[in-house]
Amino acid sequence: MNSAVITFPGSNCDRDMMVALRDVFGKAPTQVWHRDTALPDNLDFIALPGGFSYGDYLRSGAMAANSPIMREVKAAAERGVPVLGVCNGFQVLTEAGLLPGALMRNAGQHFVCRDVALKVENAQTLFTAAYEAGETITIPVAHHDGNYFADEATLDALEGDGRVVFRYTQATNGSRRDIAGIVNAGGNVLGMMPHPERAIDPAHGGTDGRRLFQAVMEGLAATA
Ligand SMILES: NC(=O)CC[C@H](N)C(=O)O
Repeated sequence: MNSAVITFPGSNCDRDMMVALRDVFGKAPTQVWHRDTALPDNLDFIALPGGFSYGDYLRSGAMAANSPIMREVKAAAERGVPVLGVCNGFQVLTEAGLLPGALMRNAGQHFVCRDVALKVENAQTLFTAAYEAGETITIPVAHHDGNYFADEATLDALEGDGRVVFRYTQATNGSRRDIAGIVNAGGNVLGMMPHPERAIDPAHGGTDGRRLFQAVMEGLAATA
């Protein structure tokens, strides 16, 4: 598994993501700086980590979405390379137009930092095939801009196409329809506010995030 983690100025979960990928995939990812203009060859997986890219100025993820490397990330996503955006990475994916909607300031204006229960709405994606449909998993969140917004027609289309992958079981940040994670139409780009890379080892307090990376690894091996 050849994987890459993109680091932006202000990323702060890139190291955790690298540790998780190395641990689960058995091979260290390449760390790619946002100003780079090329990705490593033969990439199987790209992760956009959490953090506060550009200090969340303008809108969270808006400036990072215009970093030089994002042209390559978009091209790779269009070729079908799996891309996971976590938290700030999800914000970057929406700002880059790789996923619909936007992440607004949390309802209540508070930074939310705790474990949340998520319902797995679609267990048939590359990222979720190791979960049961309808299963409740526990993954931590830590954000102030996780309030997912899209217009009603877009939300209906996402729901109808099975693109709502994770849903909060309790109101968390004001997200429309309690959406915590969505995939693109091709199913190879997942954006989610909760942090699966923070739930891969029993020492983290839970391992429900680990199965997401395992599913990707097993899914890619099966189609290789
Ligand atoms: N952990 C994170 O990625 C936090 C992201 C983010 N910029 C926010 O607070 O909304």
